[in-house]
Amino acid sequence: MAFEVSSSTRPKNAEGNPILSWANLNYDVKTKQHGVRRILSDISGQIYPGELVAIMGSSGAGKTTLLNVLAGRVQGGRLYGDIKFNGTARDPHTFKRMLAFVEQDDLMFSLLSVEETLLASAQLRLPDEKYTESDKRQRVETVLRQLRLSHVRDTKIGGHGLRGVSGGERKRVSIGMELVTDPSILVLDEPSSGLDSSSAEMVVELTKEMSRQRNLCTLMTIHQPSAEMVAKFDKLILLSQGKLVYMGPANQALPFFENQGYPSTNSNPANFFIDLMTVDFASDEAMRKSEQRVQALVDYFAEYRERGGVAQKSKSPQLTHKYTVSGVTTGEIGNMPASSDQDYSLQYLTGKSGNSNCSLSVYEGRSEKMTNMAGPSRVSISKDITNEVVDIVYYEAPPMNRWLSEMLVLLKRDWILSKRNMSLVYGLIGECVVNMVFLGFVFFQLGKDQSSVQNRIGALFSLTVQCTFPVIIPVMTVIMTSRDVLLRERSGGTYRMTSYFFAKSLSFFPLVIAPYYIMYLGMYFIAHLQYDAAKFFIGLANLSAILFAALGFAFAMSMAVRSLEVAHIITPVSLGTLMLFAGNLSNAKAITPVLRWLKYVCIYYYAYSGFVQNEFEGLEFTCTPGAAICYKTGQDVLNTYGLDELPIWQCILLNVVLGIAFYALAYCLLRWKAKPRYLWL
Ligand SMILES: Nc1ncnc2c1ncn2[C@@H]1O[C@H](COP(=O)(O)OP(=O)(O)OP(=O)(O)O)[C@@H](O)[C@H]1O
Repeated sequence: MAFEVSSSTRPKNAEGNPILSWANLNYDVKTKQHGVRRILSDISGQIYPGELVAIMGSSGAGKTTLLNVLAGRVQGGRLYGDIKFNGTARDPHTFKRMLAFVEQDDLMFSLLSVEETLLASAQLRLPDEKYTESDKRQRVETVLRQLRLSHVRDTKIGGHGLRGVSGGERKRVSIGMELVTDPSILVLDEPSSGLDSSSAEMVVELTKEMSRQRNLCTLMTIHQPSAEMVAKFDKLILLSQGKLVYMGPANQALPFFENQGYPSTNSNPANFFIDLMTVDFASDEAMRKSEQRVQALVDYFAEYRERGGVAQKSKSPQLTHKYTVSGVTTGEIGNMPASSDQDYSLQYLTGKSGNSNCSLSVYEGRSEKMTNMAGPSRVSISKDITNEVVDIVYYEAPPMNRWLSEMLVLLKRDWILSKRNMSLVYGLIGECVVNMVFLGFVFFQLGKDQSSVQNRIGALFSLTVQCTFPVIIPVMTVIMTSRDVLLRERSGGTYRMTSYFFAKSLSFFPLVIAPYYIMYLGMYFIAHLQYDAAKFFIGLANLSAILFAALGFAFAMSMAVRSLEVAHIITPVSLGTLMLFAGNLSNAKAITPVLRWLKYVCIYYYAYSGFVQNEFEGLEFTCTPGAAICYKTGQDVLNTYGLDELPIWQCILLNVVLGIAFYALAYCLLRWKAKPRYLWL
């Protein structure tokens, strides 16, 4: 019995050479309890174009880890071995563009329709130089048809309490978003998770069809598939405790185990494989026996492979040469094999392969070559969990399209989303109308007596505060609830972060500013602020500046804090603290010098100072006879409260500057957070 994929078991359109091959993959992580723990041990294999391959194993067997290693998405830990794409060392730039990864969670906008979701993916990820708009739409049509989604093209994705497409259809949309880019390898992490058996079967059936039609290699992890699903796979990779138990044609797996004395005892082969590979923790005796069985299976397969079975194992090199990184001798490498590909891509061990005591070496030539790689990928030499030196790839996907083009696609998408979720707009309009009525009528028709001084101050401070909380909290909530989609798109290099920020701000700004202009207009006339056209427009400019800064603050907070609940606590606390420096609750001149500088990073200070100066300058008040305090002019009020330190135009400008600084901070935080740092082979 041969376990190398023979031409008869490979799909008809599979080419002769593997699209992806890997040898002696080992992956270690450092844990608090167990120190360095091996997650994958000595894994070798290869997959071909047109094949549908399943990675199976019990929970914790290492399926997702192997998938991530092969997809070039593993972060942290220590990785070594050899992976080749189309027979040569992988270049992150080319490889990531040719590989599509469908995550377990379907992260999409619930309010977009199926067609809009696929179209946005095509518009953002297919280059304009190669594809016209109609080509992109044609692609979407093809994917809709191939994935049997045409009948739900106008249905919303749904989620968060909104009825949308079914779970199976949603998974197919996730797959479709990747397929519009026409990848060579499609990788799916648990595509059947959360689906009923018929939906799961349909997903597998369709991915098989896709693989055949597009000569696409599809690799997926899967939990206990039905017998019908197992029959659809071309190849199985069976893992137990991070070790290979079988890799080969799906239809030869049962005979392979039967040969070892394990005839199938279950009508579903998947259940049989899992039972066979699972360590039973029910009792010490059961554990000992099952561990022995698993070890025997692993040994049998390794031996089989050694005899020329499935994947050719790379020979361990002779360990003779010293190697250096950054001029420092850090270990030894073996004689380089004849093949230059191998020279380039193998990381050799100064011990036996599979032995966790061995140390990792980095071939100097490799690092140089990778550092000089074309494209935006960057290799950094870093220390890993065991203080060894490793290559870590910072992969930055190059932009697919021109900035303006992607910004317009994002803006259109944001507009559609805003139109369909009017709760933010209705909330802001309601809030502004209520505030207009209260601010207007509590401070109704302000006169020129001494009590109007206090009322003016109260009205303008309330106006300043109303421009922050009701804007920041809802906007932050909207951004944070779609942040996972942003991070997914960012990790795939779908667009530039600057276009995202620009589009998001452009879509939010008019929605926020319009109700506030109405509020200001109403309050201006009802409360009777100084009637003067110039003052009215200066007030509007000051209002726009603080709203811009508030939006920037919302963006920065959304990127700085991981959870929405925490953000909802931190935001009021930080705004409440900043409010102390506005110049209303404390005298701006009298704040203790250690903390006084805080007013210069306080959006309230600039906005409040701007509003107050705009209103009080030029006013004259009547004094109450016998009153202890009398402000004769508006200037007296400004002097007393220390609110005329900066001219109005500077207050407006500085709030715009603060807004830009918040946006810049949000941008840096996002880049840093979503920066993909991958261990690379
Ligand atoms: N970075 C890490 N740090 C510590 N342990 C890890 C890390 N990555 C993986 N593991 C451990 O490695 C083992 C394999 O994890 P992996 O997620 O690959 O398993 P799996 O087969 O996909 O499991 P499941 O089917 O339950 O998702 C698990 O025990 C997991 O806890």
